[in-house]
Amino acid sequence: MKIGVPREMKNNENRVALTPAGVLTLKNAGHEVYIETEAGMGSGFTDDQYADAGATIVPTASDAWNKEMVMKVKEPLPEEYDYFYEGLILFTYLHLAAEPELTKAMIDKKVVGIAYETVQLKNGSLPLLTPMSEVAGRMASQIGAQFLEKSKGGKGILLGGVPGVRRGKVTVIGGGVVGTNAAKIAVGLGADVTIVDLNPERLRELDDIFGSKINTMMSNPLNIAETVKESDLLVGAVLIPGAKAPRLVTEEMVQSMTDGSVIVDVAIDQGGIVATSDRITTHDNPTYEKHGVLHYAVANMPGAVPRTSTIALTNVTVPYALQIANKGYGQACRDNQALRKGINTLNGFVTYEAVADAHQLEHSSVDNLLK
Ligand SMILES: NC(=O)C1=CN([C@@H]2O[C@H](COP(=O)(O)OP(=O)(O)OC[C@H]3O[C@@H](n4cnc5c(N)ncnc54)[C@H](O)[C@@H]3O)[C@@H](O)[C@H]2O)C=CC1
Ligand SMILES: CC(=O)C(=O)O
Repeated sequence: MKIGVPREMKNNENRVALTPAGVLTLKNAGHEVYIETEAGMGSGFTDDQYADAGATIVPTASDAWNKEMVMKVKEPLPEEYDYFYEGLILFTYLHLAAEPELTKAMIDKKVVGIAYETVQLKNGSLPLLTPMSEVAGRMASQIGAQFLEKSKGGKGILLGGVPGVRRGKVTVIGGGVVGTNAAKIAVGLGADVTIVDLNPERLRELDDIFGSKINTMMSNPLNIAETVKESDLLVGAVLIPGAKAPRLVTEEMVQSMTDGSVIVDVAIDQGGIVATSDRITTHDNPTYEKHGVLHYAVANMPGAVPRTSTIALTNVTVPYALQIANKGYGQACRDNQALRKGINTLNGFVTYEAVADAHQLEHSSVDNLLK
């Protein structure tokens, strides 16, 4: 199969969909890989390293996009929609529930959209989302701590406090991969950490992992209102796979926070869990203020640490890309149910129910279309 890797276009998105090691793996299996020139530079991989691994370096984005399968990191931007064509296999993060225009473009052009974030194993875990959630979760507390500094617009609190001065309060809503990693760093900084989740089993596991270093809390509107009000830093880390994020933190709850508090809504890529997370921000201009509270809503947080993130991402995506390239997407998805769950659009239909629901579009089952 011919596989193209364009350079990422999102603001400060320095990740790339393949490393030279990934190229070699695909090349050794008999596939041809085309890398847009300088696509790997932001992650520290040169054109020469890709060429040595067997890739063909192509001069323009369109030379990478006109291949049978395109591998990317982030969802295509509107200026990339013109590259779509019927039958193109697009393997990348898509976040379609939060992207009505992209969904429409992929349906209109009959793109085979396989979303990293909805590939799902039998146990419910999301193997192609997990490493980036680990990165974003760890970054969330680090970033929150930074923006709590006075010069950055925060209230001037050191999360760990010092002897004689109380510690900062961190609330993490959603105790999955992002939430656990955010909590690890916040606990490491010495903060007073509360994790809120809807799943009692998960709360038990978190209690086992962290012991008395954190507080756990069942997710309901009263508990959320109470803990948000007291928080210096709030991290949004809820996910319902494929669906738009539920708005669990209301505008009134944000108003109840003290001035200079910080919200890092990591779930912004699925629309965000905070009512006042009404826009996506960029690494260039990452925060805005509403009701005296700083909001950080960057949808590609791992793009800021591209070397770590590219290697972590491609460690997990390449084995799936290899299956698609070796067998074609149809057979690969018939053989691998986890990969089948990644198909969000096919033959001009939305095939992921939560995405169809988010846009009130007709949903067609992958099984009907994958004959
Ligand atoms: N902004 C960015 O750059 C990045 C964003 N993300 C996003 O972060 C979000 C979280 O991802 P993961 O941690 O990997 O998901 P996960 O599936 O590991 O965890 C989600 C957690 O939310 C909990 N949850 C569900 N409904 C809830 C409710 N009503 N109240 C409280 N908890 C609830 C679940 O029980 C689960 O523990 C996703 O939207 C993901 O796409 C991930 C990586 C980077
Ligand atoms: C998961 C995601 O959206 C990211 O890594 O950018």
